[in-house]
Amino acid sequence: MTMHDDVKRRVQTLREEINQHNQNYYQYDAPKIPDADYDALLRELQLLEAENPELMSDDSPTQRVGSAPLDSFQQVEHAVPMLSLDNAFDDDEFEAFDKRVRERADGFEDIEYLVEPKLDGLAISLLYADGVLVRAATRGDGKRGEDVTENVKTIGAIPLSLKGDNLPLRLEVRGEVFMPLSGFQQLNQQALALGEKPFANPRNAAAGSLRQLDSKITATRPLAFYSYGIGVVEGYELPQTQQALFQLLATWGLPVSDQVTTARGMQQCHQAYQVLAQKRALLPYEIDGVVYKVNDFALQKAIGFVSRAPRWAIARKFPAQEKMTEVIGIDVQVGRTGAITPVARLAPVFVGGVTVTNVTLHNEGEMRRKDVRVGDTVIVRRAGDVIPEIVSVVLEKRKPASQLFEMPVSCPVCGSTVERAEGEAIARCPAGLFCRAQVKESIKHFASRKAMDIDGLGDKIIEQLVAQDLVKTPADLYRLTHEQLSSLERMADKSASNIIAALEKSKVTTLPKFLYALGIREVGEVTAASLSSYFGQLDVIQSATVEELEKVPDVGPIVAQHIVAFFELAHNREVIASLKNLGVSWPNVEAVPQDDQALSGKVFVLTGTLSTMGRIEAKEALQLLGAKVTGSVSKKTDYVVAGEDAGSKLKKAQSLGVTVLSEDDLIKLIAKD
Ligand SMILES: NC(=O)c1ccc[n+]([C@@H]2O[C@H](COP(=O)([O-])OP(=O)(O)OC[C@H]3O[C@@H](n4cnc5c(N)ncnc54)[C@H](O)[C@@H]3O)[C@@H](O)[C@H]2O)c1
Ligand SMILES: [Zn+2]
Repeated sequence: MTMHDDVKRRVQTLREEINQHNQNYYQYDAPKIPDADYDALLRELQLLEAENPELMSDDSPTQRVGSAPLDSFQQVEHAVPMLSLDNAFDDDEFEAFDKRVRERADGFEDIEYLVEPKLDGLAISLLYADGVLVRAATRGDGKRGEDVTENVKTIGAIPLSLKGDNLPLRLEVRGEVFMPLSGFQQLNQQALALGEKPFANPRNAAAGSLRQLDSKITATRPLAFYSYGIGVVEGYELPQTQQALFQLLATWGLPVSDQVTTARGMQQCHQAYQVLAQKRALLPYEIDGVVYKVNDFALQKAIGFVSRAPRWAIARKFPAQEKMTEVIGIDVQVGRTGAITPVARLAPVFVGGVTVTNVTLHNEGEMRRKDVRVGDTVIVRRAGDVIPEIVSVVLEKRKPASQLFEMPVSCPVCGSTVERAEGEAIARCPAGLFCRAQVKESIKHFASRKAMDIDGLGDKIIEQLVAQDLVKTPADLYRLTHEQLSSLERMADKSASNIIAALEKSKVTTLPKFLYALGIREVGEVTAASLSSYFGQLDVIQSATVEELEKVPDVGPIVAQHIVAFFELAHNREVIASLKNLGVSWPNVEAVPQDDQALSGKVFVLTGTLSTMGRIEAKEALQLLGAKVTGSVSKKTDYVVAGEDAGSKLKKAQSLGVTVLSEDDLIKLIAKD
């Protein structure tokens, strides 16, 4: 067999595989591998074809767009083909694209580009005759798409008729139908509750929702739309640039993205990419890159297109948020409150900008639901700052000998029999501070920045201190001697002195920090702060009853019970007394009974993107003023704070007549106090 036969065979295999993935993705809206892996296959094929032109063929997936339309729909012939976009995965690839553009456009120095977000949905063609929507079609294979007119009419963002007097006779608007993240999460939660298969990502969810045979189903799906281009136009003189077209589309009442900018020269182009990459995590919908389009239409025309994509545009992709890797083991970790958590150890994988080596599987139920096993190939996702997760197992790649992972019946650290309360998802080691794992975690928590903030006392040091029995309770930390500390592994004399000094410094604290540091179950920073400002003194909190505690904003019956149970334990009271004796102290807090707080009893809902503060920050600020912050709008809601791109919650608030506040109103409200 010759070398060439090998290449030929590989090309053949790649084409078959890619065609199969195209079918899963475009026809059934259910991809089996992450996009990054698909892109790698396509790239490999492109490279082999470029090196061996004699193997090129017109029906290669490198020459084609998408996949043929499904037979169950009426088919629509596109008068002007709907193309895909070429990709650039780094600065160099983008610069090579720009160079090609400049060569074709001889005479131009710096090209002006319009930089648009690459919306992660599916392309749609909307035909307006005399300003009235008469037909909507998917892209399909670029030449023929599916007639989805009835479904598209259910999407609120798509106008059924255009605004204005001077309208084209015929106008084919092109744009993207997509599913905002909140709607996607809700849809998948519903699917899980009904025992149905969730969608892999918002893009597939949008495509699956739009390509329903029953438009009543589409009507229930949260779909949105932005327009970005034109296909056929008759009886109208179009403007000269892509940018002016955007303005025109908007005057016709078609929604357009507000994240569009122009860029000229490489520096501006790269910067525009960086700006959107930063905004990506804040947008209420997914974008997977930016699209650069030559702004001048005459120049676009001169540059032209190839079979699959225009030569005057390119998509610069963001780093992949999903990658495939292998589970090399499953460990069990014991947390601060005894929670036993299965954690998957992974073959290191670079995803979402960091290398991921392990992901939590949360609890046994979650692990079973995803059926994650040692040796499995899995898809790992890391989006923004969200902790990485396993999206799914690639069952096709499962090894025949793989076995279900059994949760241990006894604590892997102290050997106590594991307990699982009725109706609780989480199994626990009941040994409390007799379990070294729990001691270790509670000391880490005690020393952490938001708690006692003991500088330099890192996890590795705490692990040694607990393993050597030098520290059994938080109070023991303040009994450590310089000698004991400097006897630890890799501990310089100087570092030991620094830790002693940091311990001394940490003794002066505040009541909320101290309460939080105790690590009472479900008492986070906000609850600790509410408890402090409500009761004022630790003694009062220690002797409060469940009923009294429940009066505190943000404290429900379960938290109240955890608090009472914590202070009932003699051991905990002793540790607190020792800490005080060892010099831990805080200034008195003036108690503010609930009814006197500025926003006590008021119910808030936050929606949309807030630009000056995060939602969690806003929530905490409101709670500290006595407000309750809930997730859904109802008649009981007093105020809805609507940030940018607020959607269904804002609409609901308006329909119920709930007062809507802007971000500025919110800031004034918080600052007033
Ligand atoms: N995982 C899989 O099995 C699998 C299979 C096939 C395709 N894919 C993925 O699908 C993508 C390729 O799909 P594609 O060919 O549809 O191309 P694409 O999504 O990469 O780019 C073209 C599309 O971008 C969209 N778009 C968004 N914003 C736009 C804007 N401002 N201007 C113009 N167009 C805009 C349009 O719908 C257009 O058709 C790749 O990311 C690939 O990884 C994955
Ligand atoms: Zn234990």
